[in-house]
Amino acid sequence: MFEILTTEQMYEADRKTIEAGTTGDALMENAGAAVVAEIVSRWTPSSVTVLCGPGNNGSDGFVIARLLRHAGWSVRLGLLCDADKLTGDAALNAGRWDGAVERLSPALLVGADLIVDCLFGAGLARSIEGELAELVCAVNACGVPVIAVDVPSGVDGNSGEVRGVSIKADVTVTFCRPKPGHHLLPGRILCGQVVVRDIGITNQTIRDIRPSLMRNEPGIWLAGIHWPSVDGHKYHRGHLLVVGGASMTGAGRLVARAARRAGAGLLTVVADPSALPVYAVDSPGIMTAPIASLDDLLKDCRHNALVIGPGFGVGDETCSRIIPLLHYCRCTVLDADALTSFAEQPSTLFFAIQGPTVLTPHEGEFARLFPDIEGDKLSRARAAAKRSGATVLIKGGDTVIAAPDGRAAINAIEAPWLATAGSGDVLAGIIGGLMAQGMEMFDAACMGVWLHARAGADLGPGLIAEDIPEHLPVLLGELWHALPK
Ligand SMILES: NC(=O)C1=CN([C@@H]2O[C@H](COP(=O)(O)OP(=O)(O)OC[C@H]3O[C@@H](n4cnc5c(N)ncnc54)[C@H](O)[C@@H]3O)[C@@H](O)[C@H]2O)[C@@H](O)CC1
Ligand SMILES: [K+]
Repeated sequence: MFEILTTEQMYEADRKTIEAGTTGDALMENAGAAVVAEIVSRWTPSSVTVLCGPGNNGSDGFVIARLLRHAGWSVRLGLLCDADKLTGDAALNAGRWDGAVERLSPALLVGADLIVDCLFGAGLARSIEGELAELVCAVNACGVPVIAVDVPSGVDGNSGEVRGVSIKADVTVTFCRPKPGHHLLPGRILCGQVVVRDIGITNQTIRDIRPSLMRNEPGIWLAGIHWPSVDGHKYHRGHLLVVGGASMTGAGRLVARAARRAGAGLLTVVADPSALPVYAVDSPGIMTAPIASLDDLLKDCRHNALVIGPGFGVGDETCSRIIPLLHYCRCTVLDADALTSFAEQPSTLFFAIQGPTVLTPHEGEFARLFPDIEGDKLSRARAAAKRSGATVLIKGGDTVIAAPDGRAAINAIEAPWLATAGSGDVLAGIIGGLMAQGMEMFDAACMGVWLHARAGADLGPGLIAEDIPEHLPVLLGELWHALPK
């Protein structure tokens, strides 16, 4: 159950379920009941205000109001439009509500102990403006807990972006599967705690829709890990080349440490001869080679993977160094300076990418490399992957990974502690180490992001980049021991 559904796919799932015999009314009753179950598990009966919009999100609100009243709550309900303008299931559920239907206004908030936000869900079609925007701001300012139905009103379910203004919820109950907006910023923050509830849509229905977006959990890449075999040796675990900087050696050293902890069998740091002693002294387990030998090293197919960029320096020289390397089609991670260097000639880079390649930009690097690609993070990552032919991973609190074939994943682990110098170098190293062992590029990028995020979440305050590789044995051990033996 790692799938994330777009709002269009959710409508499709509803439609298929209704076609298979469940009524829309039943789905809505299940949705309302699921929200009520969540409410009664968290709050004792008191005064609740339900804010309803004109569509089916508002219809959920009528169900919730009715069920809460039956459960002994004192319920006030406000509706955005006239009740006689409602149609379909919304009209049906409004007819079943025997309480007053008030006009939406901030007066509805007075005396409320809980607010249920059923203004807009998947059908949010434009910005929230005018008096409605004022009401949303009043809800956010009143200090009363808010539970949002499906998404906080104002959050775009597909992008996580705010259209005008948005409710800030404490809890969001959504149905069947999460939507991108529950994971992408700022939606993720505005949702508060996200609870996903079943409303009677089968797993087979979801499989039939073939969602290509996943939450980045081990289940999506676990089977793709190349664990060492009992009769294996280090050459079976790949030989990674890390191209290190001549003066900024810290970045390359972090890459190397992380890649080895991720399991790369052998690792050679290739750098300017003047810097090689620094790399060699740092880690007795690595090999070093002068940068002039890089081309010859890549001619030997045992050197199957390459990380280049961290600490390497920005400029045309970096571009001319990288392009010939890409012709060897080794598993490649391009990060940091390797991305920025191509700001003036991105198509030269994309043309040269032919082997399995992962690009790991943060937002600034992404904007330099793909200046014309706009929109939400997920759409941008997908467009960039398609254009470059590489797996593109846009870093941040809501890291998105997209493959050229359309697969995509969003990181769901909160780890703000990762915002520290060198953390990105470690991520590039982990991914390089996994690819060196033969892991497919999208899986390696996803697993790298997961290991990195879990390390950040586990280690917490005080984390520095050097800590992350040292935590990998714990996480890899967890994955290894969870395998069926
Ligand atoms: N069978 C179903 O379709 C089910 C639907 N469910 C609920 O239905 C929701 C989707 O319902 P709808 O498709 O009716 O969409 P919504 O109820 O989210 O909103 C659609 C309505 O809002 C209006 N609107 C959109 N943006 C506006 C804005 N900025 N200002 C003012 N008016 C605006 C539209 O004109 C339309 O009348 C889901 O989020 C979920 O809560 C659930 O009950 C599960 C079953
Ligand atoms: K809502």
